[in-house]
Amino acid sequence: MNFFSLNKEAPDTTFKDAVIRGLAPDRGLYFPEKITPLSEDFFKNIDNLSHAEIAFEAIKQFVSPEIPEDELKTIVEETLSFDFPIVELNKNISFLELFHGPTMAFKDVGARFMARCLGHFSKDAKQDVTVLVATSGDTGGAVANGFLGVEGVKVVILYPSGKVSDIQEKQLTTLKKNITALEVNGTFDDCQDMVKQAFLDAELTDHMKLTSANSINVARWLPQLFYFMFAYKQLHNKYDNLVFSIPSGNFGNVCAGMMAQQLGLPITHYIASNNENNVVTRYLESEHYDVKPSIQTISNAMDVGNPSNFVRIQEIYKNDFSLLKENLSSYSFTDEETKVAMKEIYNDYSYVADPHGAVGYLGAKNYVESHPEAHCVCLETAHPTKFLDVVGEVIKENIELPAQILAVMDKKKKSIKISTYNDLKTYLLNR
Ligand SMILES: Cc1ncc(COP(=O)(O)O)c(C=O)c1O
Ligand SMILES: N[C@@H](CCOP(=O)(O)O)C(=O)O
Repeated sequence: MNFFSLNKEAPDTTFKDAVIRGLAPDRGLYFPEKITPLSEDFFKNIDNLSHAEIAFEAIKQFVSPEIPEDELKTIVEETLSFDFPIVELNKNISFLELFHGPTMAFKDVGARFMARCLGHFSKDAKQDVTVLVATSGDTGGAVANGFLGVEGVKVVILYPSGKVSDIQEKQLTTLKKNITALEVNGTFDDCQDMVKQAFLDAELTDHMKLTSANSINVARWLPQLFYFMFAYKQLHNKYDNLVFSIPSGNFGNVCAGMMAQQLGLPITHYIASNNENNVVTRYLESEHYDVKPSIQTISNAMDVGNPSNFVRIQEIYKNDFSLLKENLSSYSFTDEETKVAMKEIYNDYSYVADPHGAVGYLGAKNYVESHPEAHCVCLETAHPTKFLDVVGEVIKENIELPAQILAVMDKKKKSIKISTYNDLKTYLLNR
């Protein structure tokens, strides 16, 4: 499959090249040139397919012929070695738990898939690839874990100092080997801007192969469409009208859900549930896209002022505002509302949601008030113990710590502090 740049000023390219570049030379995000819906039989037969079989069919068209089918089967099987259970709260709302992977966040799927694709493409490469990642909390840990020890790949993670949870920071600063963490005096948007600037800096790109493991990279982003299909498989025999509420920051996940819809998944509506970083909520109200600096919240991984993937959403709905509104609603919630929701979910359903999942629940609740026929699947994007401070304060109970969290808690953080793009550049040139 070929991919084109959404800035339309760079040549089309292959899946392999799009993965190795991350971002197109004109700074545009790559997008597949064609999306062919899966057959009706695929969806009729979905109950009989394993997660790996579903994923293989869903992603095959995008990655072939550069990843041979046998290799792709192995990649999806290894990527999806954990579960994606649904917890039904009531007849209108469920949680889809996306936190059963090694770093307990939904990013594990994309990070593991991309690490394997890049490993495949780097086998015979003469030069190491440097993967640059900006994180507001979870991408960094998932990428660090997914790429740890991958031959020919070095990972550099940029994270905003003091703005990620303690566990998230441990997950991204303690692995060593081919992983380095840069602690940025700034916001997630500053980190993301520095990464994008590096791709355009010839003084860097002349010396090293740089790519991104954020959702701007198609190999990180596209696998996120799998779990919309896994949810459909679990619920389609029970509910006719499935809608997804997606806690959103950089909008890769909503946009991946929309790709599942383009592949024929019978989902009629998406809800982008936001904290107070709500440029898309405001856009859907006003048709005016007005980016503001990000605000720090308790759902920190969604503290994104200028979401990278919104351009992909615009492409999917052909820049048609009315069509977009038919498919997407968006709501924004304060930290206070999020805490009340966490308490409500715990008291009413004995379920401990993390702050991001709770924002998703609030979006679902808003939507089903006016759509009582809908069953809304909220993505529970991270395990609550990744946010012990907030969860402990709100739930006031001891929560058992899973093995993945216990394994990093007492490790020693190792990071390098930087403040400016020049600091990043100096680091990259002098490693
Ligand atoms: C726990 C959690 N929830 C939600 C999001 C937002 O997802 P997206 O950036 O795909 O909108 C993130 C980060 O991306 C996250 O880590
Ligand atoms: N919320 C993310 C921000 C980056 O999003 P990505 O999906 O583009 O990697 C994080 O946790 O780092």
